[in-house]
Amino acid sequence: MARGRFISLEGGEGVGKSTQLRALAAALRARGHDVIETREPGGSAGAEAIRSLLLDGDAGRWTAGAEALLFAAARADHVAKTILPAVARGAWVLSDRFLDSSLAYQGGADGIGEAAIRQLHQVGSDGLMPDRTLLLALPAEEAAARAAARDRDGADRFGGRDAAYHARVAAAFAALAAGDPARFRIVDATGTADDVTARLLAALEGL
Ligand SMILES: Nc1ncnc2c1ncn2[C@@H]1O[C@H](COP(=O)(O)OP(=O)(O)OP(=O)(O)O)[C@@H](O)[C@H]1O
Ligand SMILES: Cc1cn([C@H]2C[C@H](O)[C@@H](COP(=O)(O)O)O2)c(=O)[nH]c1=O
Repeated sequence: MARGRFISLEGGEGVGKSTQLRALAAALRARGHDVIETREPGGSAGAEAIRSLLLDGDAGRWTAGAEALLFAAARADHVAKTILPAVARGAWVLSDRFLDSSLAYQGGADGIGEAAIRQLHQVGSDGLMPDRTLLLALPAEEAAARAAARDRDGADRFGGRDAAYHARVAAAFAALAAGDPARFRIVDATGTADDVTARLLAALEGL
């Protein structure tokens, strides 16, 4: 059995990751692939329990350091219980967020630092990296408008942070992509969902 593929979708709030993950999974299944759709934080029973701890509750519920540790712990369970077994049996795993979200939010925007986040990932997940990371790029105002229309009942603890925070997240994602062009593809997320799906499929070329 050939090894599968591990692909992450990344970007800030409202850029269309969840929408595109579903569309990409359908397109890959139509090509005959066994596809697993998963997400972070979450994607395994233990990690989904940690997701509730991270996303629900008061804005000041955790320190930035505690959040970094909780994301790393959730990821360790997700990698061990969901991602590695699926890739080993030949499936294509599509994950809505992965390590780069911790690097951008906790490492960059919260100031924990890239080295510390990578160290936690080494300890928890043996440093596993995606075969390809698709970074969805959308102007900040458009992403915020999409997220606000979706979250009429209120955003989660991260989505509710201010525009300056989300600008730091976007800058950190851009720097990560610039630093690892072999793994990252930056994909224009403007236009219709179908337009974006076609660009994402093209960005999987070579896999
Ligand atoms: N191409 C598109 N054009 C217009 N609206 C879109 C497009 N893609 C997604 N949307 C809508 O924008 C909103 C945000 O999309 P989605 O939830 O997929 O983003 P996300 O990146 O997963 O966000 P988050 O990280 O905040 O969960 C949803 O209401 C979705 O229906
Ligand atoms: C994996 C991961 C996520 N986050 C933040 C980013 C988002 O605001 C939420 C997840 O919500 P979504 O609607 O499912 O995208 O969590 C983070 O700060 N660090 C991470 O590693």
